[in-house]
Amino acid sequence: MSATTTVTAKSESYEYYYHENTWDNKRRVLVGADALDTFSAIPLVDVGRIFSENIEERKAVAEEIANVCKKVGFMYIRNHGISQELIDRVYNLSRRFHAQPKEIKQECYAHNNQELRGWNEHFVQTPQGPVPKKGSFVYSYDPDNDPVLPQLTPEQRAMCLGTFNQWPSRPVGFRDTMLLYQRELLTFSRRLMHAFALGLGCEETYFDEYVTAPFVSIILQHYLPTYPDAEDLDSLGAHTDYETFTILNQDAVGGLEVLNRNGVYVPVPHIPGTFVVNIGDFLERISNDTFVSTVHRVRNATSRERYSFPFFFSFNMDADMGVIPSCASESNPPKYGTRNLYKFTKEMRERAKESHQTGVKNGVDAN
Ligand SMILES: O=C(O)CCC(=O)C(=O)O
Ligand SMILES: [Fe+2]
Repeated sequence: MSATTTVTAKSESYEYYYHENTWDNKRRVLVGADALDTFSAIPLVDVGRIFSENIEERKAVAEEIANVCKKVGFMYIRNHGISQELIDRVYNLSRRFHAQPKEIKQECYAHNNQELRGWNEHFVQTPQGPVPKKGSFVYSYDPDNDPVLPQLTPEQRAMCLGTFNQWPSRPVGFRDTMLLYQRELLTFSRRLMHAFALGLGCEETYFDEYVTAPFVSIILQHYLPTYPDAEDLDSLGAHTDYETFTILNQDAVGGLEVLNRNGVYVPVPHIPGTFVVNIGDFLERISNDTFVSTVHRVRNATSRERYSFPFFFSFNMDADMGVIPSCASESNPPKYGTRNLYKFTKEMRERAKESHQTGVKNGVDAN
């Protein structure tokens, strides 16, 4: 259950607790005399210059991006180059997929799949009993669908979760469109990684060898309106994303909120033509906390159904990654050791399987 509890005394700083699957987390919220400069709106960055031929322009936009990643961890991006026509097609197919009867969606039920790829449904407790609040369809990196085909050993290939993807037979064209969207976002993400590398003081190509067959998952989210008498008003409980970064497209319904350092949830309304990009725990960790992975949640307080699709991007599954050398120094030694991405994400999926046994689920998926 997503039991999000906030201590209400606001005159002193406090720990904000949030719950993700079976994992408890907390953030220190700074108020009163401890209050720090924080954000009250999500910045918008024009990322068009990441495609520039001119390195000075690429460095300038990388610095702008890095400044937002250090303070906020969330930004809108525009001029990303992904076609609106393709985005609209993904929405259209997602709506048609989720509108189908449960028996059809259950053909690709995630909990019948060893790696939890496919469709899943989440519930909330009400006085009348549990009712559905969210449906999600998850699919992952398929090495055969990469525009730059990777050379993989059988072991590396078996780690690519997309080899476990389950596809519905309907609507027609669903699989092809979702795989095209994955290809487009993969190419864009590798370019964005160059900007993150520059912004962290590395060579532009520093991460290239770690993203040849990266961890990628896309979730087609479908949020029902919240029930006023539900035990929990979160459509998606407060959490941080655990990957490197997320590129989210959301419809115009709204409801995404981001927690600032002073404990205020800042709304992230829809801005046409933009994606929302946020930093995940893995990049926070290897950047030695230079970039921040920020808590967020979704509350669909409208009477409309809400659709969104986050694209989660991280490194190759067999990557063992520690703190990036440029992010540590004698006065700022590495705070974290090396972590293996496959082992880490496997643990997250095992936790999601465990929480499934408890029946009513908090709505956070095993990406
Ligand atoms: O649907 C949204 O707006 C956000 C989704 C999200 O935060 C997630 O799936 O991790
Ligand atoms: Fe998220």
